[in-house]
Amino acid sequence: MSQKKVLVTEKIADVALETLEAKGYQVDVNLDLSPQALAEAIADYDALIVRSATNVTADILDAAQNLKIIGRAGVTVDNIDIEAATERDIIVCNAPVSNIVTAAEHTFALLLACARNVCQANASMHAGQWERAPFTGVELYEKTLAIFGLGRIGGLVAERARAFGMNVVGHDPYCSPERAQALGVTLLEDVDEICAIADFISVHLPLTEDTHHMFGPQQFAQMKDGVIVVNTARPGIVDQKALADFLAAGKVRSCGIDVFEEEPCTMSPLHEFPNAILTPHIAAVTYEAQHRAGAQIAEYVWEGLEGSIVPTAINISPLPPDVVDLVGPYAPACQMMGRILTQINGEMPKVLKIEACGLLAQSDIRVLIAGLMDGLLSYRRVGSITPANAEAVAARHGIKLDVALQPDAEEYASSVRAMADGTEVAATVFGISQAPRIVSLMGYKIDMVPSKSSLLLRYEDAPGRIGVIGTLLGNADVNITTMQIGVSPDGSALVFVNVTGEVSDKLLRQLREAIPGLDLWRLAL
Ligand SMILES: NC(=O)c1ccc[n+]([C@@H]2O[C@H](COP(=O)([O-])OP(=O)(O)OC[C@H]3O[C@@H](n4cnc5c(N)ncnc54)[C@H](O)[C@@H]3O)[C@@H](O)[C@H]2O)c1
Ligand SMILES: O=C(O)[C@H](O)COP(=O)(O)O
Repeated sequence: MSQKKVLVTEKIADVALETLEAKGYQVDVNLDLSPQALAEAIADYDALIVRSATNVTADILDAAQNLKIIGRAGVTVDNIDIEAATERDIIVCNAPVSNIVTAAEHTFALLLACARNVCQANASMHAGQWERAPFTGVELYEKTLAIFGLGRIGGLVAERARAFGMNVVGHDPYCSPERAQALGVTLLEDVDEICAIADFISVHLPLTEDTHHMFGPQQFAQMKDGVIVVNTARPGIVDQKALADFLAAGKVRSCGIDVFEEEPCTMSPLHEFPNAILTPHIAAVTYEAQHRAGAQIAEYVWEGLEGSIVPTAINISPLPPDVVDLVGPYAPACQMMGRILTQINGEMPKVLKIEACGLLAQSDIRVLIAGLMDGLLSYRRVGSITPANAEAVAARHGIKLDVALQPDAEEYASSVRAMADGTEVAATVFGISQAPRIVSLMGYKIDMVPSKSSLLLRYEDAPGRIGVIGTLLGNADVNITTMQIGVSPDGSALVFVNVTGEVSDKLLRQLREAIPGLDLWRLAL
């Protein structure tokens, strides 16, 4: 089989390139391609990875004869013609939570810089001056912040605003009253009404026909004198010409803008105002967010190229976005659980029991079934497994599915438990890394994020056993990176060890000889 080829057209974290190369792909980084050069280059490639600056148009896709997947190393896919990609059966996926904390923090950087004239004071100092009164600012405390768009980033901004003692109001017709209440946000329907009461306005909307120029002359006219306006979302939502006019008139005290109609942008109606704090689309640019976006998109592109489920596929998924948001992160967890079960049992189960617990129990869980089947069959599979065909694939392999919904996930918001002919594994996902955590295995409670290579040991618990394991692994030059021990009331223990280095047959033999009655599995995850 010929080597698969991935084209990367924008700067992404090295981890993405390393991950894809380690999978055996040829990865070519070609920055600053003109549209014509991209159309000429793309024909050969199986995958394309972009950020926001590459316009993936229908013309480019026409030239992309081999393309199977487009990965967006970030959140927004408005630079990709999704409809054209779907018509050509090309998966489009993104890393939807990779940079949300970073973007929320940048929003606060701008809000505070605007409130306290940080940039102007800095410029004055660098010009050799010492002035204080001109930079008198305003507090955030007890002021009203209006958040437009209470999605992932808007929600994080609301949480942070409350820590500053702000009164937070929000506008988002699709936000449930329960979510607003949990965020401590008062939902208001009327845009003009919110504009009239807000001291600060922060925009976290997508750019759509409805939101284009949502803030124009009429809205600015309604706003309080001295309002501060921040837009880290998309250009075009705030009419920049109108904003410049209201800055000039002194109605808007200051604004913080990260996104521009034409990017790169070196000239705009805002550039002449020192109280317009402008940043060059860097709301997502931190080491952490770029690392996450790179690591996540490399995994998804790999899944797509190998015919597995791409949990963040935007166009191919038959599921609505809210289901994808909730259930999607559990697809990799289920794949991992499936791989663990298949390696422990060594054969396909006759019955596969799947329990979706907590919030997951209220959702469409076909993605979870697909993930588990994908993991179970990953060593013998032909063809791809999708939420639509997972049950049929199970039946074809003689596996009887038994699906249960369990509203209580104990100490987690959600978790998934699977039982393959009596072998149990459960996982959850939390935190922004979205790394699957195994929380129960074969009835032993653990908390483990498995790595690519692991060892699983089960034995009669006795003092000194961990020391023996450590010594034998150390002698074999195998490094332990993480270890978790689960102990059962029957006196047995399960040890899950993430390792680097080669786990040889000789080492396995030595472990078996040293620990009587040892059950031992070498896992490649
Ligand atoms: N500057 C950057 O680097 C950067 C980084 C990440 C995201 N973004 C942008 O930030 C914005 C928010 O991203 P997100 O991940 O939070 O998106 P999201 O989809 O999670 O949230 C968007 C919210 O806007 C709401 N909404 C949609 N139309 C609306 C309307 N007409 N009126 C009011 N609310 C409406 C939706 O219900 C949703 O809750 C997007 O525009 C995204 O492109 C920018
Ligand atoms: O939507 C996003 O993820 C942001 O706008 C970031 O875009 P970038 O990856 O080009 O920085």
